[in-house]
Amino acid sequence: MSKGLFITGTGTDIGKTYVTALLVKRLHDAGYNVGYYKAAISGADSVAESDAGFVNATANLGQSDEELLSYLYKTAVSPHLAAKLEDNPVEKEMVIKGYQRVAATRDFVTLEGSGGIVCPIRYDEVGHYFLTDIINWLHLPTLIVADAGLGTINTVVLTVEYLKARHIPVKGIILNNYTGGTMQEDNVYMIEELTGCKVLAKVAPGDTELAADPAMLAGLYE
Ligand SMILES: Nc1ncnc2c1ncn2[C@@H]1O[C@H](COP(=O)(O)OP(=O)(O)OP(=O)(O)O)[C@@H](O)[C@H]1O
Ligand SMILES: C[C@H](N)[C@H](N)CCCCCC(=O)O
Ligand SMILES: [Mg+2]
Repeated sequence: MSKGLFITGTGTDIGKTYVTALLVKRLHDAGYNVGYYKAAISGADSVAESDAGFVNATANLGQSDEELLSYLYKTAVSPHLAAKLEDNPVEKEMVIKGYQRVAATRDFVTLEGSGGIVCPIRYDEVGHYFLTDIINWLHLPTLIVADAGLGTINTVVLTVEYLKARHIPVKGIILNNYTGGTMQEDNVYMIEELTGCKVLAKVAPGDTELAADPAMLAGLYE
């Protein structure tokens, strides 16, 4: 039976893809049958140039373009707007089928969100879909990627509170661009203290491996 994990972040450009690629690589290299799926990607001209192409290549997953995502938009804006501009709205069934297609062959399916946790995927007369709808449709737990630096206490606590208020499980946090020092070490403490969630790993600029136990990472999926 396949298990899933939804990786969200405290915003766009925060390092979700970079960290997801390292996490999936760590599992793949340890022999886990892991896959990747992203419902809607905006801001890329091709799959190869997109988040999905980066993760597929970095972790050497060997997934086909069709398997990696359901919607690809060229316009680098929120997916709901890109969908309107490119006349290709997200359909709930397409997302569910897209996930199920990967789950059919991979034991651990890793989904990446778009932007931060509040990201409209579709917003028109037919439907108002957000990332939290995808999480609920697929009954997924979440992992939060956040920057290690100044301002992260606020954005992590807000993201966790948003998810907790919707009864969505938060399995932990990974801090990106971690360079250590008094402030960042205190950020780790304050984030754990204020959210009750663990900082599971730290990624430094330029890291090519994730310093985390594969069995612990696999245990995050449900
Ligand atoms: N630890 C890191 N070391 C080096 N480069 C990084 C690191 N983290 C992120 N980057 C780079 O920063 C940029 C933004 O990261 P990334 O694409 O992972 O953000 P994202 O949160 O996935 O954005 P989006 O919301 O568009 O999906 C990318 O060019 C990525 O390669
Ligand atoms: C284009 C960008 N790189 C992401 N793919 C989408 C970011 C959506 C952000 C939505 C918002 O919070 O304003
Ligand atoms: Mg990304």
